[in-house]
Amino acid sequence: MDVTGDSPPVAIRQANGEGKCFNNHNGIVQPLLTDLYQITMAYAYWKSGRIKDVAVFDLFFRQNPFQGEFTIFAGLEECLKYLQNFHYSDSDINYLRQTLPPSIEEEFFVFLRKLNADQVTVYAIEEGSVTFPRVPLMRVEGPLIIVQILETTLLTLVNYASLMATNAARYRLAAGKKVRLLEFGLRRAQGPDGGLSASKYSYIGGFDGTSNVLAGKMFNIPVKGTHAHAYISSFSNFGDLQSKQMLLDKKTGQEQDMLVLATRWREPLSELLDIMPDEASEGELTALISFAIAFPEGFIALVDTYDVKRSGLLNFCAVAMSLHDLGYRAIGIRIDSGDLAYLSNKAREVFNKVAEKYDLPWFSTLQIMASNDINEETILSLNEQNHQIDCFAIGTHLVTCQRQPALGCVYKLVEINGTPRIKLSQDVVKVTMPGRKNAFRLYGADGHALIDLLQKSEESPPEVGVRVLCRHPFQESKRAYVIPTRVEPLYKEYWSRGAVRVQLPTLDEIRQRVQSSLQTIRQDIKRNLNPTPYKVSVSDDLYNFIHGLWLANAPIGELS
Ligand SMILES: Nc1ncnc2c1ncn2[C@@H]1O[C@H](COP(=O)(O)OP(=O)(O)OP(=O)(O)O)[C@@H](O)[C@H]1O
Ligand SMILES: O=P(O)(O)OC[C@H]1O[C@H](OP(=O)(O)OP(=O)(O)O)[C@H](O)[C@@H]1O
Ligand SMILES: O=C(O)c1cccnc1
Ligand SMILES: [Mg+2]
Repeated sequence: MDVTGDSPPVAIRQANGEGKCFNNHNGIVQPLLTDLYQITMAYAYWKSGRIKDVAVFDLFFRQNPFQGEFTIFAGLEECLKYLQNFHYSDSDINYLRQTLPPSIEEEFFVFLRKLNADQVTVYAIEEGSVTFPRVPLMRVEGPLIIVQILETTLLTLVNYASLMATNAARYRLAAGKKVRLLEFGLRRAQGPDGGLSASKYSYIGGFDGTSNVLAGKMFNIPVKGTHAHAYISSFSNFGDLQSKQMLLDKKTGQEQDMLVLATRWREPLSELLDIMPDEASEGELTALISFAIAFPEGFIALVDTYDVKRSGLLNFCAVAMSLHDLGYRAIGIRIDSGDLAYLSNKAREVFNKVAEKYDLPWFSTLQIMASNDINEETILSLNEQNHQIDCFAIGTHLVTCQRQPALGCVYKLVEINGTPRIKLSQDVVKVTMPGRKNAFRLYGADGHALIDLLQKSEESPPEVGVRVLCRHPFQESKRAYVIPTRVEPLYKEYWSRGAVRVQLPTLDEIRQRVQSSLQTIRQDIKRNLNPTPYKVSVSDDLYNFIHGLWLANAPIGELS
């Protein structure tokens, strides 16, 4: 059930009418961003006269990352852009001419110079969907030489994107819907491209914003941030304000002295909160006053430079109350060290006390942001401890995917010139599923996805209400009948005849797709500890076909 036909080509979204792709992420994605062996194979195929051969490749992964049981598919739009722009420039050809052995015939370079992806067809699962092992994310068809050449680049575009989106989605599941998640990882990412991809795909996976300004500009992701410890520790005493301490009173239109206000507020607040004003850092108070004067409408303060309980909270409250006197509302605090559950509870207690004492209910709802080496486990542990954190800012563990640094998507030949191919292996999980296949998601009576079913492409699709036999691809005794209440064909034709064939979703639509797709998956499949595997099956026809081909291809040994 392929979506073929004569759908018109759809232009990839343009930004601001400037003729640039909206999220044209990366100028380095080009045909030479590949492994040398793709080009040497291309020459060998060409030399052996195989330019008319046609092939089908499947791009899939064999195991979910992070000891989980699901993976979010991402990177498709970048793959389509790569296909759209695929051509070797004169300088690429010159480089290859110098690099490949001198025996390479000049005609091959003429062939390469004209090569493009016009005869390639790509079927794919929608970007942002929940996916499972062995179900191809993409099926790539077309002339053997070009579809082989695409391997490395498609894999590099899908692997990290999907890993990152999955990681982010897992953090979102751990944190719950209400908590805000910010990505702060650029400084720790695997280089500038890793950093940009991390910002983009963590947003898709469910983060709310990034500190990465270029990602904000390129992908229209909300950019967010606070300040560093250096800002606080660069101030030693009130003298560092250099008399720049006046702020406009929104109510009277007159300038008021923030230093006078904040030092005045410290007295009653220190009594209320039982903190000695002398213990609180003067440098920290100075820094917070100066930051509040710079950003009176967006005041958020890092409170752990000296001591959260004895200094940071008191200084923050003094500045927040001074801002309030002038008609502004502070946003909140960031805690970047120590016991984040304990300190967030302490901070909330302090805010509640001030709110009650001065009858300012909004003070209770000031935001508490936590950072410092947070990962999925930390969030789950904090949840158990009962914290008061409204926002997690996460860097290293998120962007480096420290728990599993790579997704193992592979790209395997499944058909050549109409003949299915199987790759055998001692290791059964590495045996490929031969032939051109379609994939369907079958839903059960409670609305959840029950099973993914792979079929030979010529089989007619499963139907709602009609019993279908779903078989484990390799274990003969494992099979089940399913009567689907809904059948979702997983593939759409995204690329053919040199153009994108589907209106591509915006980044926000892909982000929503992640959440709606996750909602169709049962909770036990998504849980962090020992999740239940989701079932991926093959039709009876495909089962028999795979095993027939397996037997036909497996050599019969001889015992002596
Ligand atoms: N309540 C908590 N439960 C579980 N993990 C926590 C909790 N609070 C903080 N963490 C995590 O524990 C680690 C604490 O880091 P570490 O022991 O290096 O101390 P620190 O607070 O960073 O101290 P400093 O930066 O002052 O050296 C961080 O990874 C943090 O995310
Ligand atoms: O902790 P991460 O999840 O990586 O997230 C971001 C961190 O980056 C910044 O500090 P940095 O790590 O540069 O210095 P610090 O650890 O000494 O605060 C920030 O203050 C966070 O702690
Ligand atoms: O805005 C911040 O507070 C920030 C951004 C990146 C890394 N650490 C902190
Ligand atoms: Mg750190």
